[in-house]
Amino acid sequence: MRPVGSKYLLEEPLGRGATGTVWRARQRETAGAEAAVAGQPGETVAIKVLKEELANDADVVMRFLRERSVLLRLTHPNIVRTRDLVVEGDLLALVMDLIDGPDLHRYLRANGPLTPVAAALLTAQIADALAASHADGVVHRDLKPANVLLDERDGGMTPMLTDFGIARLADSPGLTRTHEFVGTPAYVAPESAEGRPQTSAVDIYGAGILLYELVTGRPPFAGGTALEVLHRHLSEEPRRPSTVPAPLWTVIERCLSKDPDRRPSAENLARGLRTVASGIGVHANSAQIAAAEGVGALLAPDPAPTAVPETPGAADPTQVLPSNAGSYDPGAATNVLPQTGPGGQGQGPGGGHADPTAVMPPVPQRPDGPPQPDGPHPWQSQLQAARDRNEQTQVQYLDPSQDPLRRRPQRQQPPQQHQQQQQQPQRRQPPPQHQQYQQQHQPQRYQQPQQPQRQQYAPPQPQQPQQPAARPPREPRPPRQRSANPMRIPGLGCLKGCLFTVVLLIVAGWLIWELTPLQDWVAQGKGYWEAIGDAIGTVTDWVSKVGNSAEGSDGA
Ligand SMILES: Nc1ncnc2c1ncn2[C@@H]1O[C@H](COP(=O)(O)OP(=O)(O)OP(=O)(O)O)[C@@H](O)[C@H]1O
Repeated sequence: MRPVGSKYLLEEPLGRGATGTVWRARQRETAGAEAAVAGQPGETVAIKVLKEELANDADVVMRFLRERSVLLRLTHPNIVRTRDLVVEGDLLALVMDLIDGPDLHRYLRANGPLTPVAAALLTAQIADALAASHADGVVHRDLKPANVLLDERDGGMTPMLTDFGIARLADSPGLTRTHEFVGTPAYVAPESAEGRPQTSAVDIYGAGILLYELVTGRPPFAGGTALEVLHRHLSEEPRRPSTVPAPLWTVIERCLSKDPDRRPSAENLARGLRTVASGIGVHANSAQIAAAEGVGALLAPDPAPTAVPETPGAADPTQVLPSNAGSYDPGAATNVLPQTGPGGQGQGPGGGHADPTAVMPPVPQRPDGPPQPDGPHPWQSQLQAARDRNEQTQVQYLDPSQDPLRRRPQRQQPPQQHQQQQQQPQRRQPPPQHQQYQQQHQPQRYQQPQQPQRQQYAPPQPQQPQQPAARPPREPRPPRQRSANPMRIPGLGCLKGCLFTVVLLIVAGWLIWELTPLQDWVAQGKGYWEAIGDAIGTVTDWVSKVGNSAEGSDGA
């Protein structure tokens, strides 16, 4: 087990995304006043340890500290609560409530699409979460099924939105220096794809894509490459699948409007979706049906949408050619694309716009900018203060083979629960609001993906005073797998090449034999140079004849 700060111990990785790895962790001792939730020793939590690349970026660290209070105060029944933010050495981590249940992406893959009513009610709860965060000045910007966790407490399933603020950290100007764009092409709003200014309406677009995916099983805009997907967001109108009722389609269409000003506010979206859900259910009365049919009138846009500080890392498909464009996976984690967007150069933190969520005055200069005459940069003192809070952390020597950070992620499966499932397969409880509709429309069973046994980690090695501070050496990365075919036949590549060349030579020889006068020359027994000379003579004669006849006709 590995300590994070002085208060937490990482136990087991739950999953890995583009911005970091999420761990099941245990509280060692009650957190201090700087945490939103103090917690009790022994309590389990989830901790997202941000990638080294992010943690080593001064801009990201700065934002992490600046947004601390915003993230910690963001509480809502449909938002995964951030309990604490830890800065320790080169490590940045978010401590969250541990959610017991799959994410929506995994759920959809295992169970297929939801009924229109269930999809509308689930998205309404997500819209509630968005309305609360937008009111607080926070735009999510990476809304997708993988960022919605399904909390299975009390026999129901409550959607919980997670990863708030992570997109904001990831598109730090510092990272843009590395020419990367962080986002998920299948869920990117047209204005983000074009590098135009963004508002909270990008989350409504994301909610529209998510809703479409919930009822159809796949997002509306797919493609072989990330670039193709971004282009389709910009230029294509989604088509209504026959299984989507008209009132629900009205909502989806408005959310997916290319013009952000036509998209409804999160609050109106939630209201509209609940109206639709009551009007399309089998028990709907005529008033409910009429209200659902008139849902368009409820979808008024937000008169004052929350602005997103200008994003230097927004993708511009007209200018960006992702190097991984050929291997786009719509279900993958947030993609990181090479980026040379218009705003990518010469902008300070937050670009030219005021940061509505900032709790500190804006930083005058970037830490890597020209040296400042007076004193250390503000982020340095903040960082030092944050590190000082974690001074008591004991550094324990950890055998690299037992370091869970170097193991592959695995989701925990309590053995007795696993056994129970094997003995009597249980019907999964849909969210209480959806229950009646799910059963009427589409009985669905959630199959827990088969899990390997929980990894047991041996207790840490006894402390070795002579090497406590030294980090275990990084294990060499395994060589990249080039092909999915695990069988390798020595020399097969060379053999294939040779065979291809032989076939090519045979075809070329046959074409020359058939299409040139070579056969005649061979039949006449002429030598090669003699035949070439004859051919040139014939052509010269023909050209001079043509020239003479042209002159004759001019003279006549
Ligand atoms: N609070 C939590 N409680 C329980 N499990 C969680 C929690 N947060 C995340 N997870 C699990 O960890 C996995 C990885 O989360 P993460 O947010 O890093 O993934 P992601 O959303 O696919 O990646 P990214 O947003 O970086 O593209 C998720 O699939 C989710 O199942």
